[in-house]
Formats: sequence, C-alpha cells, structure tokens
Amino acid sequence: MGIEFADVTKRYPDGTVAVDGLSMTIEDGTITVFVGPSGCGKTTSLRMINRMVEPTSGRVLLDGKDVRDSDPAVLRRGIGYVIQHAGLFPHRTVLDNVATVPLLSGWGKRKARDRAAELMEIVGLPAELGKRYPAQLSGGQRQRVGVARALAADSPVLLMDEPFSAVDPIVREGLQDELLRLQSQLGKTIVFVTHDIDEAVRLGDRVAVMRVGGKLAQYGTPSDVLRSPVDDFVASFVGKDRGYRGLSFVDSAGVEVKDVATVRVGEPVPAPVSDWLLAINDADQPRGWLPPESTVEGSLTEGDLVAGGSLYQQGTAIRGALDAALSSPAGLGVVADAEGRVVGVVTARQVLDVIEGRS
Ligand SMILES: Nc1ncnc2c1ncn2[C@@H]1O[C@H](COP(=O)(O)OP(=O)(O)OP(=O)(O)O)[C@@H](O)[C@H]1O
Repeated sequence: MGIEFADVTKRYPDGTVAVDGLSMTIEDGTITVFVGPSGCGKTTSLRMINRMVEPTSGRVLLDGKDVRDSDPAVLRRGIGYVIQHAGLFPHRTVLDNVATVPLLSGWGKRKARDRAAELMEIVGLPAELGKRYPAQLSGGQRQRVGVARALAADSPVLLMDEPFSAVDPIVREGLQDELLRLQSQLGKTIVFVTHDIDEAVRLGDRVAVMRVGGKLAQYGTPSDVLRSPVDDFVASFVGKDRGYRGLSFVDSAGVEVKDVATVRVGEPVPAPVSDWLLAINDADQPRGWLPPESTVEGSLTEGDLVAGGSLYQQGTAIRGALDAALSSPAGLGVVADAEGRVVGVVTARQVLDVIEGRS
C-alpha cells in the first residue's frame, strides 16, 4: 500500500508551521525513514497518515485514496502504530497486550495468545514475561512489547515513531535486525521516524531528511543521501566522509580495506593528533579510538579512548562491514582477522558502493 503526500502543510493553531509543502511518494512494501533534528516535523508528518493530525492544506493518499475519506477509527485500526513510550494497557498482562488486535479482530483467545507468544519470541522477549504487567518490565522490554503488539495487527502499513530510541544500543541493534528480517518476509509499507542517521540508513530503503521548519531537504536511497547530500545541511547531518587514503587491498567480499593510523596503548602518542587514531594493544587488537585534538600526557591509557564500534571480520557477510563503519565514532569500520587483529578500515560509502555493484 503506497502513501503519497501531495503538497501537505500543517500549521498548528499557535502558528507553528510543523510541515511545509511536503510532497513525496512512499513506495509500497518499503521502509521509508523520516530523519532530522528535533522539531523538524517528522512526527507530525507520520501522524497525518493515520489522521491523528489533520493537514492544514494538501492531501495524504493511502493506496491512492484521500485519508480524509476514511473514518479515523477504522483507518487507525488498519494501520499498525508504535511509539517511543509503548502506550501499553497497564492492567493487562504483557501477553494480552500483544494479543489486543487479534482479539479485537475476533480470533479466539487461545489462538490470539499463541500468536502473541510467537511475537514475543520474535522481538526477543522471554516467554515468562508474558504473565507480567507492563509496570514490571524495563523500558526496553516495554518497547519490544509495543513492537510485538503492532506486528500482531498484521496491517499492510506500519507507522513507527522513534520505536527503538529508549533502548540500549545492543538491544536496539537486535530490534533493528528483527525488523529487517520481518520486513524481508512481510514486505509491509513501513514509515519510520528517527533522529538517528545511522538508524535511518541501516533500516531505510528510502530516507527523507527533514530540516527545522518542516521542509523536506532530501529524499533518496541511503547511498544517495550519504554519497550526494544536496546541501550543507544534509552533508553535516549525515556526517562528513573523512576520505581516508592509503594502501589497500580488496577483501573477499569485495571491500577495499584501507590502512589506518594506529597508536599503541601503553606507549606515548606523537603530538599533534590531527585525525582519529585507532588504538591497539600488544596483540594488535583494537581497543578504541583517540579523537582528533587529543592531548595525552605520558603513555596512552584506555581512559583516553572513545569506545570503538563493532568489528568486521574479514570475509564474513558484507553487512558487518557496514555496521562497523556506521557504529564507529571515527566513521571508519575496523576490519579484523580471525584472531581479532586489525587489518585496516572501511567507510560506509565504500561498502555501499560494493553492495550496489558500483566499485
Ligand atoms: N500540538 C502542537 N501544537 C503546536 N505546535 C506543535 C504541536 N505538535 C508539534 N508542534 C510543533 O511542531 C514542530 C514539529 O514537531 P514534530 O513533533 O512534528 O517534530 P519532530 O521532528 O517529530 O520532533 P522530535 O524529534 O523532537 O519529536 C515543532 O516545532 C513542535 O514544537
């Protein structure tokens, strides 16, 4: 089910223009991510799809039909919706929260609960939590219940407003992976809001970068946005490509691995530090990153370092290379051999080039 914004503007009663002349088409079966700084109109745009917010002018079309022609309650029942603070029913058990929509759709209690149990497993919740009440869960667990509940609706359109923002990075990555895996099976039209560009390029088939004032700054594939930002705002939002050069070779997955400047923990650091330096230990394993402009008195200690991102092990699935690049504070994904020794680095752009067959 595709979605179209046709010159949509939303001005709130106090005069705030939250969305200004938005025109874009969201393709059926894709994940489209609205990303941008706080207050740029992402949530407002999302809520105009299910009529929680009505446009001041312009039209929102769902499957070619103006959403204003649908009864809001009926429209919302047919669209899954996940929000940051999951909005669970406090007096229902977790299992019954997840089973809400199947029950409303007339499934028997048993079947609805079986499905809910399956969904809990899918989002990584232990079965025994099903008997608890939402207040007895951590924030991250509640969030996963919210995702499971929205998936239970099994609607062709899923709206997700910062669904993973409140969970810790490891859990968040797991949820992102689950979402991608589910999406590869289900092919829903997912509209996802985040302020996190890494999350946006990781999840999005298309990324819509918005700027404050409710204007669409750029709309394209993650690689379009990373490779060819249309202006300085988008360029600074997606982060600069640090253009590393050096000796390189091509990994078995086709990624060109470049040299990286390293410093060793326990040894003095030559001044000045003008770029990110990768800190390694005596076994040549990565320990973290030393930021530009750092001053280190005496020998380098782990306390001087910024924690590194994930490691990409040479020859493993290329996805890991992208994760390593996107999760690295230096924008450089660390490539390691089977013993965890540093081989070199890759950038997200390089990996995207390989994925797209352009290099
Ligand atoms: N009900 C409202 N009344 C008045 N102004 C509002 C209302 N809701 C949102 N706004 C304003 O509209 C603008 C866009 O808000 P919106 O929540 O859509 O942005 P956002 O990009 O989702 O931000 P965030 O990432 O902080 O949630 C902001 O300036 C916000 O203050």
